[in-house]
Amino acid sequence: MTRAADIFREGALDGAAVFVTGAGTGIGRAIAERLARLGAVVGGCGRRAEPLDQTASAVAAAGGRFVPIPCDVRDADAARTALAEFASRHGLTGLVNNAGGQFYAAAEDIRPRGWQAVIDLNLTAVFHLCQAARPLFRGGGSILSISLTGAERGALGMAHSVAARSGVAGLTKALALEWAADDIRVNCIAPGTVATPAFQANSTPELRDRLRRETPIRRLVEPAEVAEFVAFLLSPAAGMITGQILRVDGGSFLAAPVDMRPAGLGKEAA
Ligand SMILES: CCCCCCC/C=C/C(=O)SCCNC(=O)CCNC(=O)[C@H](O)C(C)(C)COP(=O)(O)OP(=O)(O)OC[C@H]1O[C@@H](n2cnc3c(N)ncnc32)[C@H](O)[C@@H]1OP(=O)(O)O
Ligand SMILES: NC(=O)C1=CN([C@@H]2O[C@H](COP(=O)(O)OP(=O)(O)OC[C@H]3O[C@@H](n4cnc5c(N)ncnc54)[C@H](OP(=O)(O)O)[C@@H]3O)[C@@H](O)[C@H]2O)C=CC1
Repeated sequence: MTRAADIFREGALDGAAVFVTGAGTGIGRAIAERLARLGAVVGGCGRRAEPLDQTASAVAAAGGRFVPIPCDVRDADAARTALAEFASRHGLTGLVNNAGGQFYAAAEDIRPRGWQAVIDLNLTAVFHLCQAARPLFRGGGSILSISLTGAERGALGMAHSVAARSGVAGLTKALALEWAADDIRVNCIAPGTVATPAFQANSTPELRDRLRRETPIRRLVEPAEVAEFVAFLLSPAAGMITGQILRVDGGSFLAAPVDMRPAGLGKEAA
């Protein structure tokens, strides 16, 4: 059987210029490395320079091009400037809104600043970057936002994140309709649990075991599996795919909602 990494031919993304937020770690780094390997020039941001430099080194070692531009995506002006700086040097054919995250808390324990931080990062920043990208696309483009599976259906302990990601799902459809005539495609990828270092740091082995058992395909998602799908959606092969929420979750969406409330961690879902 052909390996997943052999499905795309070398140079499949030659000529592409893609900006990836949160490109220094986890899923974002896997995406940046994969796109660069396929020939794209990739720009990436994050608040910290060091992880971005590590991505740059890994990409360079494989013969690719990665441009690190540190910034906080919640600062709309800084994010706009970073994107414009990348596009002015390399053009822009794709944007991957990957920076995101949340803490786990019962809805009644989420205070105003915690709510605001999660909405700003996972929804408002995505809107500002999409808006900034629109005039920078020449002759079409592709926007992908990394969400999480089950957001439309709900999850326990993630009310702020579920609300933000549901907003992104709506935004995806609205922008897909408004920008389709200019051949700008807008889609959302919804992964299941991905065992990135960030997720490992915020979970116990027991919780990961439970999430694995609750995934119909009995394993967690690999960052490379998200990256491969991103490569496909950025390519001309996905030219008629827009306005979609596409799940890479081993069937998790079909199982019971997860319970990520601190009091519920480690317990079986009801
Ligand atoms: C089948 C599907 C299963 C899906 C399972 C779920 C899978 C998802 C996994 C991931 O997404 S993991 C990868 C992402 N990484 C993270 O989520 C970790 C990083 N998270 C954060 O950094 C924070 O949570 C943040 C809020 C997103 C970052 O914001 P910021 O840097 O601005 O944070 P702070 O200044 O520290 O806090 C702002 C505000 O938020 C309150 N807060 C933070 N943590 C908690 C908490 N644990 N409980 C309650 N409140 C919290 C914090 O207190 C601040 O408010 P004030 O104290 O100032 O009132
Ligand atoms: N791991 C999982 O199980 C799942 C993850 N997801 C989502 O996938 C995405 C990536 O997750 P993952 O790789 O696991 O997590 P990481 O925490 O490794 O990735 C988040 C990245 O975003 C960057 N980032 C965070 N806040 C900001 C900000 N304000 N401005 C700019 N960059 C920022 C971080 O870098 P820095 O700290 O330097 O700013 C980091 O590189 C997130 O949106 C996450 O919610 C969805 C489903 C499941």
